[in-house]
Amino acid sequence: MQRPNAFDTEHGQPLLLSSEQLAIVHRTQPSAIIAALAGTGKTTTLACCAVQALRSNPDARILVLAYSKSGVEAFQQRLQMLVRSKPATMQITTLDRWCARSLRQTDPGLRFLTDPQELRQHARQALQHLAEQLERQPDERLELPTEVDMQAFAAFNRAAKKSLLLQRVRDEGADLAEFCDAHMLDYTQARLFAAYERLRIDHCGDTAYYAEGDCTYALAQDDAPALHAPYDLVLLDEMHDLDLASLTVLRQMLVASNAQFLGAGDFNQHIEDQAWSVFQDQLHQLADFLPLPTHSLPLTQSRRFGPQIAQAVNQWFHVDMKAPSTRYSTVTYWQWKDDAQCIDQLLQAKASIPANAPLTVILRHPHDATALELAMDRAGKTVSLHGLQHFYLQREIALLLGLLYAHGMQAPDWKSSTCILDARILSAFVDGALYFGKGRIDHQQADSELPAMAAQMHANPQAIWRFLIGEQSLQGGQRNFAAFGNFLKLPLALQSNAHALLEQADVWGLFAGTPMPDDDKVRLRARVQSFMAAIAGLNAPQVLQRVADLAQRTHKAWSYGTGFDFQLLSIEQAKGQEFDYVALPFLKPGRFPAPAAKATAFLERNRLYVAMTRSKRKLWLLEHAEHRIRAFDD
Ligand SMILES: Nc1ncnc2c1ncn2[C@@H]1O[C@H](COP(=O)(O)OP(=O)(O)OP(=O)(O)O)[C@@H](O)[C@H]1O
Repeated sequence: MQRPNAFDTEHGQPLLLSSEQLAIVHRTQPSAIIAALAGTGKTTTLACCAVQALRSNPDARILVLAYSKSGVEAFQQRLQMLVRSKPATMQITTLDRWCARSLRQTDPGLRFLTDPQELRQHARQALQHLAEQLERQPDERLELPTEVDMQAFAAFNRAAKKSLLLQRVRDEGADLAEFCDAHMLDYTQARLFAAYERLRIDHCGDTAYYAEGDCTYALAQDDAPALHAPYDLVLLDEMHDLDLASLTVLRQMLVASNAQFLGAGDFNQHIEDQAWSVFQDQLHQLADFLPLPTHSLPLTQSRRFGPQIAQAVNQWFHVDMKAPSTRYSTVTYWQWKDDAQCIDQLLQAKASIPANAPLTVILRHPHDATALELAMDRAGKTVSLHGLQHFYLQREIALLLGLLYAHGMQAPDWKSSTCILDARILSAFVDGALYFGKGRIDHQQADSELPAMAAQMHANPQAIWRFLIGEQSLQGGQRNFAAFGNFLKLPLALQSNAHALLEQADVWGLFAGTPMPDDDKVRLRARVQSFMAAIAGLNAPQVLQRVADLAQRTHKAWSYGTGFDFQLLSIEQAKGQEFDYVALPFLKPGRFPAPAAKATAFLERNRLYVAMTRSKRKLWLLEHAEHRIRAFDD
């Protein structure tokens, strides 16, 4: 006889639901939110609800939304546990994609723009327009740069759209400068954003193009959008990531469709800085936003891990996580005095798990991957990176590698063969040399030429020298190429100590000619410092050989699909996923969690929470011996 909590799957084996899951699957409320902790089965339960709706009514039209692409993948995986293939009447997508599709239905000719070069061009035009505007109407509060800093502009553009900035300024009847003052926003960026939007959408309201995030923004701004939303049920995962624009569209869609709604989120996992904060008893704020009276449904037991991990989570976060005693998982606390010891502990943890299983290492800071990649490779272990970039492909590090290589070419016994650095590294090197050498952002010409230049340099390394010297002698804006030329003239004897050679060259001076926002400067400094620390004690040829071997081994492991000993993930990448064996290294207040202003400290708390709750079986928490993690205040 079948058990009452058995949920039939198409794979023969039923899924046994908890009583809370069962209550959600058979809920009667037309609008509800599952607000529950990590790993309690939110996504799985949403998948069961979708399947159950189709079992009750095979014609039911179901829309499943997630905030991120990884959220969509997580839902698809959970759905596959229940059915062999996605039912035809079920649509699974991100909210922004759904908005794009809706807009296209009303205007099939609309244009989506993804090319970064073209976007840069539009931002430059906006800067030019703003400069012209200022000539007509001076504004001493503005400090216009000569060049658009695309990273800073893109970040402002994204945040402004998610928070419906211009609409809020209008609603408050405020002047943009006052609004920026009151909300601690960068007024120059706000003016640039407004100018960019005026070019993107003309005075008749016609939109020239839509870039990422613009579709949700467009619908959110429209008071009465023509939405085609023929759904009986709308499910929404990752509700904790929703920002004001997304929430506005969700509401419009639910009104248009008259569909039932079930959302799920864990507000401890809110790490998107524009998302709505609805901690503890504030969930009603979200419910108030939805068109129908919305109930809150509980899931209290972790389905991912057992009591030891739940206890560790409770100890730091006071969230009252519960886990069944039938699930076995362990937490190991180790303390380290320096990074080398922490890395040894990761190797030790890896040695204690099955040889063919990867140890998942979740990092707070991308630059921490540098030392790990080099140390793991030295120990004969392979490493894959997810949501992180190999240090040797970062343009500033590739620039240093290229300089170390070119510096060695002065040796009387230097022989010309192919360059030890592969074409991908050389491509990043040329990019870095042009970016930092010219002291301005000028990708238009470089991007298309990089691979050809890199291939030529790989086959014929003298081209590297000629490039560095040649650019130096060219006229116009080649400021820092002089510093690169000086680097090449440093005494050859310094090749015996790569760290000393870079210090001698005043490594920071190499990057000083390029203006960049403070945050980028801090990140660049951290990346270079990590690289410098990781190469201490090595001579220049050893550094180049190690990097070249590492790049080649990693490339081979990907090509042959042999699997990796370690997988390093950023927190953003780890979100929504789960792994058998997880280690969190470099735990120390001020490092992980990183320092933060009081108002945003909860984001740091939540990052650590997300990382800790990814483990299914074994979790290692590697803390600084003297600076242990303290529990977060409620
Ligand atoms: N009834 C069940 N029986 C067995 N396993 C389950 C059940 N419900 C959920 N699980 C498993 O528990 C784990 C966590 O589930 P799920 O990913 O759905 O949780 P979640 O709350 O969405 O997690 P997160 O908040 O971290 O994204 C998954 O491995 C899932 O397969």
